[in-house]
Amino acid sequence: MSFSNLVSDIAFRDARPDDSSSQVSHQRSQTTRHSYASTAATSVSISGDISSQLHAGYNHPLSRSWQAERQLTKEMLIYPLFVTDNPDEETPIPSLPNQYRRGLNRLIPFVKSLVRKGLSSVILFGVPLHPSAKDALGTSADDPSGPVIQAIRLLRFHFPSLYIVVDVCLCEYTSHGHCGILREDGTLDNAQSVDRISDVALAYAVAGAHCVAPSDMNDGRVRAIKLKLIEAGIAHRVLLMSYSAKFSGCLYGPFRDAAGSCPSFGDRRCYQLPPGGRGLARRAIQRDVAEGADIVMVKPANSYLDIIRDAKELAKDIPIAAYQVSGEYAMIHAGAKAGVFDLKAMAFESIEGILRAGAGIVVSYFVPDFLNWLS
Ligand SMILES: NCc1[nH]cc(CCC(=O)O)c1CC(=O)O
Ligand SMILES: [Zn+2]
Ligand SMILES: [Zn+2]
Repeated sequence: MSFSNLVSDIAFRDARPDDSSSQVSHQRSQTTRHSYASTAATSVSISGDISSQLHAGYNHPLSRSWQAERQLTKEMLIYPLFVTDNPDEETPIPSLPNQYRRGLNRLIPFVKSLVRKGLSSVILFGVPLHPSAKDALGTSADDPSGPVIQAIRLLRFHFPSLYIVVDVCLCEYTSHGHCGILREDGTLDNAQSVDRISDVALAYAVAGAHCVAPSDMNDGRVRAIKLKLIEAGIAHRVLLMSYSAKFSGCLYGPFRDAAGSCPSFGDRRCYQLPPGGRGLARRAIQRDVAEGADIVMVKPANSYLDIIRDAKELAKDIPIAAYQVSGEYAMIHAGAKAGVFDLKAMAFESIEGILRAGAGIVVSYFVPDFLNWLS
């Protein structure tokens, strides 16, 4: 019955007054009214009838927009920037369409054009190109004359309203390409790594970062960073965003191309989460909240929407971020190029899913596009 009611609605809309179909639809609505009356005693079928009518809620662009708990705004977006130690460099990253590695001289004019369009926040990744910048301890990660600390200072100076997040890890600076300091047997030395990584985070914070975001995944780094920020008296002005649920897998390939951070042996499966590990992700999220994370992040995003929802429920009182990673971005570009879908439509669809799952902050390589599309 509810189906015929739906059909009659369509018939009504399409019918001209002299059209015989209006007759049909009139009859159908008569039937409907009749069955309402005859089933009035059973509230179940009445409510069934009423709740079958959904289209009214989204037959207009405005009412469609009301259906989303969260609408994408420019303020939700964080844009990743790759900063090299070669000041005049601007090199396209082959596996990441439209993305470049930039030296400081190229970075500022580029960021200026984005700030004009409403860019609110960036996340910085250092890309040291000089081979001497890499050693077993990742010494150059907090080099005061290195690209990241210089970029923090320059961006703060040129764009006072830009919110600066800095990724904290050693893999871009270690000769072996792993995200910490290794023991002789090639496994991560957790205590040494955490000590070093928290020093690096502190250096970025002192240089002016608004937010430090450890992506190394060593156990206990959130607590260690928080304690050093407190000790330095800057915990009130530096937000700690943890890559809490960061899964291993093949979606970081283009990033490792861009950052030159591919491990020289082995992989990251001993410190990044296994893709099926929902329980581990939930434990990591709760652990990081307990250790003082101000924001928790889930990464990658589109294959891990359930984890974003878990984070939203487990960490009710803090914002949830999601990182749409390099491989996800590259896949959408490849799909669009192959004619599978329209790039803009798919970019919006992917972000809408991430917001619906529960994220309020999204890191994405699509940010320059969204700044145009949302204008
Ligand atoms: N620890 C470094 C780091 N920080 C962010 C990303 C991935 C970002 C992306 O793929 O876009 C990675 C790569 C990795 O862990 O291998
Ligand atoms: Zn990193
Ligand atoms: Zn790393």
